[in-house]
Amino acid sequence: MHTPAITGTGVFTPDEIITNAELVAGFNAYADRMNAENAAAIDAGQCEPMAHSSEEFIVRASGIEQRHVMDKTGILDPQVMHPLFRQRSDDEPSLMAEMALDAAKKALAQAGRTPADIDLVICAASNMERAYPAMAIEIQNLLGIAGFAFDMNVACSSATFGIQTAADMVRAGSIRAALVVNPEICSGHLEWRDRDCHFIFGDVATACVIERKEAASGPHFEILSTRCATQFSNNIRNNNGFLRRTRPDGVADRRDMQFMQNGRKVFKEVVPMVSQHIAGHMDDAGLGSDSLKRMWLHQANKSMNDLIGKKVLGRTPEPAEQPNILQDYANTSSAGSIIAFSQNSDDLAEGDIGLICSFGAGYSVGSVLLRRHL
Ligand SMILES: CC(C)(COP(=O)(O)OP(=O)(O)OC[C@H]1O[C@@H](n2cnc3c(N)ncnc32)[C@H](O)[C@@H]1OP(=O)(O)O)[C@@H](O)C(=O)NCCC(=O)NCCSC(=O)CC(=O)O
Repeated sequence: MHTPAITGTGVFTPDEIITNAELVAGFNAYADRMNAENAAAIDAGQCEPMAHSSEEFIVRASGIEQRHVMDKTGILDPQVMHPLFRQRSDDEPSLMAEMALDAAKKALAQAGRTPADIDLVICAASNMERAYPAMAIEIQNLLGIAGFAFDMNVACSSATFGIQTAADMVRAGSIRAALVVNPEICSGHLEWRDRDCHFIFGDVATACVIERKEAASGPHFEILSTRCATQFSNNIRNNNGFLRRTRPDGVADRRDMQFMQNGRKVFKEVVPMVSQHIAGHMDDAGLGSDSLKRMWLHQANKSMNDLIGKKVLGRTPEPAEQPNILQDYANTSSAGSIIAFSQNSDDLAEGDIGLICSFGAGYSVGSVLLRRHL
């Protein structure tokens, strides 16, 4: 048996940023356009006018101030309201692979590893650009990695479930090292025309190198243990899938083919699920919550994270104990907790304990308990 460790992380951040002000201006222009087009029906009382969005609401409800995206022009164009990407030929790297590659190279560099040291690539994300071949195999090929690769989708918990899978294989000795990459093009599945959710998501890619602790060439995080849990819920759902064309209205632009959520129920049901999950994980590891130096939580909603932190620690966490990145990135699905981890972990001291925890659609919760080594 080997002890697994995270020895490198990397984040690819798209150059383009949409501020709340730009987002709201684009959405309101779309709402005005729809209201003008439907003026007769609205006047006749046959449909409701679309309401405007507001920056103040977005910050208060979520803590999000901006998001990075792969294409802002399409999203902000009231005639389009979704990202526009050029058609790539099958011989070119796909968009998800290109994003993952950037994050993967950074993670490899931090770990002091080359592709020759890696035996497994897992592409763990909440949406895959195509059905097959697996995104992970394309990324493996672009990096020149031998061994094997596969995709995983557990929505927002894809990264932590991927880390558990890789860590278990390192522990069992079936691989030396793995790259877990999380390219999230959330702008592709967000309904930008729905004011209840149009502010929620952004795009990013993250990567982690997981290998034997004894092979680590620099500062790293020993993986003490991992824990995954799922419980079925329809409160976060996306009905897009390969049976789309078989449905009565075919491939029509149906609302349920994008992200849908019952946000209030999610809030109410997921907060206790996550706090109990973390408490149980810590208990089984023989550690009290007072031994936690830092928590890198899933980044969906600031009030949700504040409440989870408070329940876990039994007091309001200090900002440094629970860093948030969602003000800059918004919700980036599975990548969020890994961005928080990657950007806020260098200062931890030898022996410090920290916990990555994701939660989201499924419902799913995944936690990774770590100990810092210098
Ligand atoms: C979605 C929320 C931010 C919504 O906040 P609230 O519950 O406070 O607000 P609400 O929806 O009840 O709306 C309150 C009032 O504001 C109005 N309102 C809604 N959107 C608005 C907007 N953009 N601008 C102005 N007003 C707005 C509503 O119509 C309503 O009006 P009125 O009062 O008149 O009715 C929150 O519930 C939340 O974050 N829940 C958890 C979400 C979450 O973590 N989801 C996971 C995402 S999935 C994930 O992370 C990825 C994965 O798993 O893959």
